[in-house]
Amino acid sequence: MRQTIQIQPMTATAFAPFGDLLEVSGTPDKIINQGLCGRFHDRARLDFHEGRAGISLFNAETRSLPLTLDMMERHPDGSQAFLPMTEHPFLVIVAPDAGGKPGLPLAFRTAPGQGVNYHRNVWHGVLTPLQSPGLFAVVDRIGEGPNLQEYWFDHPYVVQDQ
Ligand SMILES: NC(=O)N[C@@H](O)C(=O)O
Ligand code: NI
Repeated sequence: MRQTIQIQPMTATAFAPFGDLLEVSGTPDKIINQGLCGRFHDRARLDFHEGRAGISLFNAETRSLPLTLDMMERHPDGSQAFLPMTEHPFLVIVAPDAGGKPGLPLAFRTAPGQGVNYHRNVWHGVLTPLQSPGLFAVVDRIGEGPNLQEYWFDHPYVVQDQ
């Protein structure tokens, strides 16, 4: 019997141990452009150890639910931000570290317009769009080395709505 992970709504508080929730909410930090734009300033902790920041574009296939979660990964040398280029919500799966492998995963569904920045070395599922097109701008480390650790579960989880 596979263990199920229930998808919960994304909140900044719940995601805080794993990364930054990027959203325009509340009062902007700055009003710019002659009062025509609110700037939500410097909202992510970026880290590109012995590398540099890069912006890449991902065109990812959508996934359907329930999802079999058989692998999680992390990037020991850098943070990784996923900024949707559509209004579509997407699935964010993270886990605490448990002795060098993922602990119990958590699954979140973003709200339209939200993005995430995984902090350096945080276990996460790979990009998982739920609606097409799965278009994302990704800000992560460009540098030497694989910057990737994968963990394949002996007993995959099933990620599903509540
Ligand atoms: N491999 C790659 O660039 N993407 C993954 O790191 C991911 O988190 O989707
Ligand atoms: Ni990744």
